[in-house]
Amino acid sequence: MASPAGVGAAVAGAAVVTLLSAALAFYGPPLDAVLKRAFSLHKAHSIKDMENTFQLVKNIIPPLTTKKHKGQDGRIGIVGGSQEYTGAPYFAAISALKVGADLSHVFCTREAAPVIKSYSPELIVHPVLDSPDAVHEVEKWLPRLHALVVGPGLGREEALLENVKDGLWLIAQQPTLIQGYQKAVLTPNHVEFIRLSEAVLRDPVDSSDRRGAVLRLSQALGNVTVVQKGEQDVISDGEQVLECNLQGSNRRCGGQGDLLSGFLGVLVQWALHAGPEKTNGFSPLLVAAFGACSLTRQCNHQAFQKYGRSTTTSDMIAEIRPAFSRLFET
Ligand SMILES: NC(=O)C1=CN([C@@H]2O[C@H](COP(=O)(O)OP(=O)(O)OC[C@H]3O[C@@H](n4cnc5c(N)ncnc54)[C@H](OP(=O)(O)O)[C@@H]3O)[C@@H](O)[C@H]2O)[C@@H](O)CC1
Ligand SMILES: Nc1ncnc2c1ncn2[C@@H]1O[C@H](COP(=O)(O)OP(=O)(O)OP(=O)(O)O)[C@@H](O)[C@H]1O
Ligand SMILES: [Mg+2]
Repeated sequence: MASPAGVGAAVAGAAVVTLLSAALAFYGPPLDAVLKRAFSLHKAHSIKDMENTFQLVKNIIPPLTTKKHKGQDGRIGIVGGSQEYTGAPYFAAISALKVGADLSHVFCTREAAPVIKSYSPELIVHPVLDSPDAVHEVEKWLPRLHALVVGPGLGREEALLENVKDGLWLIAQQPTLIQGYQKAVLTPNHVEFIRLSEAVLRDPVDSSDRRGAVLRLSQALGNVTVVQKGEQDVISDGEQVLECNLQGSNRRCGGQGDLLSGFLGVLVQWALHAGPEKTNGFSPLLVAAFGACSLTRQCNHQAFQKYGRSTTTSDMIAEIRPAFSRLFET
């Protein structure tokens, strides 16, 4: 993945409309207490800084006004979806819409497209990833997109990976796929982090120091933002390290990382668009990543209150609206 011309940002993983109900709004400890546990910063930063970080997420959320036209609050592209995996790109694309993007595109394989379309009429689905002209087919849409989420359900088929890599290469016109592209965010899970880190740093990961490990990987990638997902989400841009501990649940159904990537695609665009005065000089991508992690965990928490062991990612999607409201609109 690299800097796509015309696209504001890229996220790689590899991102209900009812009013907040009383039942959802006020269970658990008061929001202040929840938020205080939600994050801790690397040594140099104070508790006050941490609280401010949450305020910064609120600052980047664009107001809903009558003056806007369709597309202004986010046109997001998801590159993923293969024969085996149709759920992952759907989760990312629908979560982007539900968090507030106006348009959500999925670029997937021919076989995956009708399946993904049938999940939702809201998604715009392009069956191009395995076509001989895949690079051009994706490239022509890029000037119209604000952010790309690359990876959900891409699988590992060589030809598919080659198309995606080549496409980003062409668009980026950069010598490497990711190195130094500071508008990118990588969201590896535990296993993906170890694989990536060991490939880049050529050293075993020190699992006793997650913050240091994430910081080092980000630095080695030229300050690409890295979100290491897990019991705590550890986020770094190579200069600072944030940790998101917001209470989720112990339910680990598949697809939660896909939800996070869809949120992130939207929040990254909002943060970059809001400008440095809204993020108070803080890295917009760190603010966006913190917001996306918090929202994922809050959706998980709320869904688990209702469904317990039966919680699935679709249940989390139904919680996006009340979770967003609880975290960012109170
Ligand atoms: N509905 C859909 O379409 C969905 C599609 N998806 C798509 O699936 C593709 C593969 O994605 P993936 O995440 O399953 O990765 P993969 O490299 O096969 O590793 C899996 C193995 O790694 C381990 N492991 C994982 N996490 C760990 C942890 N925290 N801590 C420790 N170990 C951990 C674990 O190994 P175990 O030790 O349990 O055998 C597990 O078996 C990808 O394209 C993705 O987008 C998903 O998004 C879900 C919804
Ligand atoms: N042990 C945990 N405790 C609490 N929350 C967790 C834990 N592990 C992951 N999460 C939450 O779930 C989200 C997704 O992380 P996960 O590691 O499941 O990603 P993933 O493996 O890429 O998911 P996917 O199934 O979508 O591919 C994280 O952002 C984090 O908030
Ligand atoms: Mg994943």
